[in-house]
Amino acid sequence: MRKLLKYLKDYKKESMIGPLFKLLEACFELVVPLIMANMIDIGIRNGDTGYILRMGSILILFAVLGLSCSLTAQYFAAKASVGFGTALRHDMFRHIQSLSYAEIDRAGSSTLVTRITSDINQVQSGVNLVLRLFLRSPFIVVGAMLMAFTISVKLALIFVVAVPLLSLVIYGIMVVSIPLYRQVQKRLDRILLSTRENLEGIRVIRAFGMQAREREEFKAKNTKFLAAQMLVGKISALLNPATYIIVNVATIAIVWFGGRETYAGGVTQGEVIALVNYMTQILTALVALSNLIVSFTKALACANRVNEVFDLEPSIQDPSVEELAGRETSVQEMMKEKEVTKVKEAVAFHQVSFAYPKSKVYAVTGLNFSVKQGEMIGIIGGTGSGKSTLVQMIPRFYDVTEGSVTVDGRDVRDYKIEELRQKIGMVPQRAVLFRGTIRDNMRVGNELADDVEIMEAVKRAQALEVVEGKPDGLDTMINEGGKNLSGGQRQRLTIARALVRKPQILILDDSASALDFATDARLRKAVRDLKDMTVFVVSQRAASVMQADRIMVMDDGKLVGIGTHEELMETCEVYREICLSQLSEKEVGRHV
Ligand SMILES: Nc1ncnc2c1ncn2[C@@H]1O[C@H](COP(=O)(O)OP(=O)(O)OP(=O)(O)O)[C@@H](O)[C@H]1O
Repeated sequence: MRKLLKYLKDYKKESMIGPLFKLLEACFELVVPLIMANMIDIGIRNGDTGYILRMGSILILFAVLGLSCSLTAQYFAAKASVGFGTALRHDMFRHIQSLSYAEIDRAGSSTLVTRITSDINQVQSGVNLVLRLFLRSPFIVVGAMLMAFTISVKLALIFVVAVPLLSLVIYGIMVVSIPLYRQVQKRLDRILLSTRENLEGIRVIRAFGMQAREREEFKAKNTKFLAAQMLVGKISALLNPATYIIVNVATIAIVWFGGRETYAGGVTQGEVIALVNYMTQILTALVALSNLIVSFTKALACANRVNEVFDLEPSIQDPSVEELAGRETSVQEMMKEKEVTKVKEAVAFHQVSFAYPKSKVYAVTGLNFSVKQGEMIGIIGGTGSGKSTLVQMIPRFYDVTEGSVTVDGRDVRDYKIEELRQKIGMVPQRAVLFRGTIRDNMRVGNELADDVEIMEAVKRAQALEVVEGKPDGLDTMINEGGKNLSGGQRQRLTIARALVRKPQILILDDSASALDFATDARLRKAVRDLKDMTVFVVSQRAASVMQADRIMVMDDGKLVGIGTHEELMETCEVYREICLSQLSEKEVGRHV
C-alpha cells in the first residue's frame, strides 16, 4: 500500500483537511457526555430549567457543528480518493501498455482487467475510509479513555482492560482474513477469465451445443468463489458480536461499580452516565474501526495485486546507452565480414533459437537466413511449426533466447522500439479492428494519413469493395472487434491498416486465410508491386507462397528449406509433400 501512496501526492491538502475535520467532529462528540453529566448533576438536581435549556442549546449547536465538520471531511476525503484512483488507473494502464507479450501471456489478460477495475476501486474505497476514520476512531477511543480518567481513575480501569481486549480480537480477525481475501480475489479472476472466454467463443459454444458443459463449469467455479466468500464472511462476521460482548460486559461493570461508587460519594450519577456514554462512544468507534479494518484488509489485498502488476518489468525495452555501445562494435564487425553492399539486407536471423517464457522446449531453433530489401518471402509449414514465432521476433514482440535478429543490418534490440516498429507493418493472424469508423481504424496505422492515402491502401488490400459496399464509406462504424464485418472483410481491412503506414517490411501472418484464391492472388500481386517493400507472407496454403521470390519451409521449429518453388520442389521433401497434398500435379508443375 505504501508504494501506492505516491498517487495521493497531488491531493496532499485534501488528505490532511479530511482527517482534520473528522478530528474536529470527534472533539465535539467527546464533550457531549460531560455536558450531559452537568445537565443531570446541576440542572436536574437543582431543578434549574434555564440551565438545562442553555446546555440543551449548546448540545444542538455542537451537533450542527459536528455535522458540518463531518460533511466537509467527507467531501475532501472523496476528492482525494477519487483523484488517487484516477491517477493509479492511468498509471497502471500506461504500465500495461509497456508490457511485452511475454508478461501479458504470463499474467493473463483477464486478471489484468480485474486489477485495473475492481481491485483499484477497492483500494480507492479503502483510501476514502482510511482518510475519514483511521485517525478519528483511535482518537475517540483514546479521548474517551482520557475523559474517563478525568472522571474517576478507579472506574477508568475498566476501560484499561476492555480496550486492549477489543484491539486483540480485531487484530486476530485481521490476521486470519487477509490471506482469505486474496483467495477470494483469485477465484473471482477465474470467473472473469471463464466469462470472457465464453463470450468470445459464444458462436463456437452454440454451434457445438456446449452450453450445458459451459454452464456446469461456470457453476463449479462460482461455487468455489461462493465458498471462499462464505468462509471469509463468517470470520469477518465474528467481529461485531465479539466486540459487542466485550463492550457490553464493560458497560455492566461501569454501572455496577459506578453505582457503588455513587453511594460511597466517589462519583456523581451524571458522571456514571457520562462513563457509560464514553463506553458507547468507544464501541461505536471500534465498530467503525473494525469495519474499516475489514475494508482495509480487502484494500490491502487488492493493493498487493495492483503492485504485482507494477512489479512486472517489461522484458522488451529500449536499449540503454551502455548496451548500445557494446553491441555496435560487434554489428560493425559483422557488417564488415559480410560486406552487405550491393543490395541492402533488410532482415537477417543469426543462429536464432527461441523458447516461450516458462516453456521447457524451444519453439524455433537454429534459424539462419538473410532477406534482401524488396524480396517477397513466403513462409510455409505445418501447424505449430514455428512460422508465427519466427515473424514475431522481427518487431520484437518476443526477444530471441539465443542468437540475434537484424533489421537493416542493426540488431533489433539496438533500436528504440518505436523506431523499429515504425518500419514494420504487422498483420497478425487474428484480424482485430477497434470500435470506431473505418477511417479511425485505418489511422491506427498512421494518424496523419489523409483519405487519398487511406483509399490507396484500401485498394491495394483488395478492400475497396468493402468500403464502397457500405453506404457511409470510410465513415462506416465498426462494432467492437469488427463483429459487423465478415472474416474476409476484416482481414482485408487489417492489411489495409498496415499498408497505410507504408512500412519498409510488411508481415502478413496467415492474414489472408479467409480470402478466396482469386482475391488472395490479386492481393499478393498488388503488394508485390510495391518494389521497395520487403514482404513476409506466412501461410499454410502452398498457393499463397508459390510465387514468392523465395520460400522458407518450417518443420518442427527448424528451417528445413529455403529457395524458389522450383528449387524446393527438387530439394525439399517437406515442401514437396505440402504442395502435392494441396495442389494437383498440374498446378504444382505449372511452376516447375
Ligand atoms: N504464447 C505462447 N506461449 C507458449 N507457447 C507458444 C505460444 N505461442 C506458440 N507457442 C508454441 O510454439 C510453437 C510454435 O507456434 P507458432 O504459433 O509459431 O506456430 P505456427 O507455425 O505459426 O502455427 P499455425 O500455423 O498453427 O499458426 C508451438 O508448439 C506452440 O504451441
